[in-house]
Amino acid sequence: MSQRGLYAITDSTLLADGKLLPYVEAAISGGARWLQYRDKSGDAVKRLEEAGQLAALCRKHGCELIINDDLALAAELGVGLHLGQEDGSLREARQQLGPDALIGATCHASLQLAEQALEDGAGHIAFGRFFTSQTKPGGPSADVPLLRAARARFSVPIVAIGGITLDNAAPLLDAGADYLAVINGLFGEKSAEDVRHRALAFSQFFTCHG
Ligand SMILES: Cc1ncc(COP(=O)(O)OP(=O)(O)O)c(N)n1
Ligand SMILES: Cc1nc(C(=O)O)sc1CCOP(=O)(O)O
Ligand SMILES: [Mg+2]
Repeated sequence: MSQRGLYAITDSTLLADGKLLPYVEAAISGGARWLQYRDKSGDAVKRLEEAGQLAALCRKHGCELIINDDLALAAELGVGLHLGQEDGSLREARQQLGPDALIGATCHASLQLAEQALEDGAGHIAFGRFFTSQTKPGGPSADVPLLRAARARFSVPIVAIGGITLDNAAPLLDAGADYLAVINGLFGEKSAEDVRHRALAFSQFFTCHG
């Protein structure tokens, strides 16, 4: 499978009221390659149930599941993990999840953080936020020259995140991003069918750009 594509990230507000599974299935059927379960509720029972359902869905459709923040949950399900700078040890995660697990790290706009993350066991690196994000408005910002510099320096998959839409994504792909991580620009739609169309349009972008 090619190491590029749409990286869909769930959001408990946008995907409330029974939308989680149908909207995620629509995103995958529209071509999303990676899916991140991002849930900040702290409700362990709900998180295990939802992540288990997403794991089954991803297995069925050949999509990679990545859990945000929670090594124990990723280990329990045997799936990937994304860690931010305050979310625990990448070394411990790599040790527990094994050499083949997808492990990503937030690197904001710093090549040095990326260098360190890779040394500590990350397999891919995420930079952002590139644009104003409704989901996470306050984070540090990254720009296209940073992405170009990262592309020149690292051969691992590079993820771009933060306020990405169909209208602003092209320069990120041109600068060398392998994955576009999207929440609102994908799941902020009125129906599952609209999400599928949006995912298809993002997926076609990768064909047009590189
Ligand atoms: C692909 C990807 N990139 C960055 C983040 C942000 O991680 P973090 O800084 O830990 O913030 P939270 O998402 O935990 O609020 C991410 N989740 N995914
Ligand atoms: C979870 C997250 N992390 C970011 C970072 O910059 O590290 S931006 C972000 C939110 C992404 O959602 P949307 O596509 O709705 O902007
Ligand atoms: Mg985090």
